[in-house]
Amino acid sequence: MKKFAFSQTEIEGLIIVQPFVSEDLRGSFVKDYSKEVFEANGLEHDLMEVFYTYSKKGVVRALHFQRVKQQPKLVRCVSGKIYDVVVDLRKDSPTFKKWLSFTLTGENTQELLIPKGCGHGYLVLEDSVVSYKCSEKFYGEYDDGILWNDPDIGVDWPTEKVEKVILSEKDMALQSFRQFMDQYQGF
Ligand SMILES: Cc1cn([C@H]2C[C@H](O)[C@@H](COP(=O)(O)OP(=O)(O)O[C@H]3O[C@@H](C)C(=O)[C@@H](O)[C@H]3O)O2)c(=O)[nH]c1=O
Repeated sequence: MKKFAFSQTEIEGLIIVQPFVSEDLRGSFVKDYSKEVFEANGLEHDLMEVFYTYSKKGVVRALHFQRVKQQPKLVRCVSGKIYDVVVDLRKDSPTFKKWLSFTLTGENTQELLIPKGCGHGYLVLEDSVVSYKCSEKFYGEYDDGILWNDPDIGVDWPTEKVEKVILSEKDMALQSFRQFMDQYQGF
């Protein structure tokens, strides 16, 4: 059995969450959110929206954020395997522009609590289902992002692990970090 556990990363407010897991001869039981347990650990995360994405190996969804009303989100790979990336875009943060990566899998059950003001994305290493539990709603008009392979951010994507990278047209057309900074007044 694994109990809920929370660990702070180098990016303030970005927390690795180990959910509650109980295994028996039938399989397993995973509880990946509890308002009470989160609050007992100093984490306010009320749910506004829950959604799932289903992706084939090689898909990149990145690097996304909302320009205003940013969404804190609890992200877990329910099945499969992803290389997940979070980049700090809070201009007054000591880790502004820093990115961190995490391997999230259906088996390790780890999840990430991603704070406001961070860009988020991932590369799918095995066909995957990813769940999101957001404490702010989605606003299409504020939906934005930075190109996944922007050289100024410089994420070291393990693309050698997939045959080809698959991007949406929207993600292919995202701005560069420099273009983002030209408009940016701070999150
Ligand atoms: C994210 C989102 C999308 N949509 C719509 C918009 C569009 O028609 C369709 C697919 O949206 P997208 O192409 O933006 O989906 P996707 O590229 O999977 O976007 C997601 O990427 C990851 C990395 C995140 O962190 C998420 O917050 C979200 O930005 O669903 C909603 O209605 N609600 C939502 O919350």
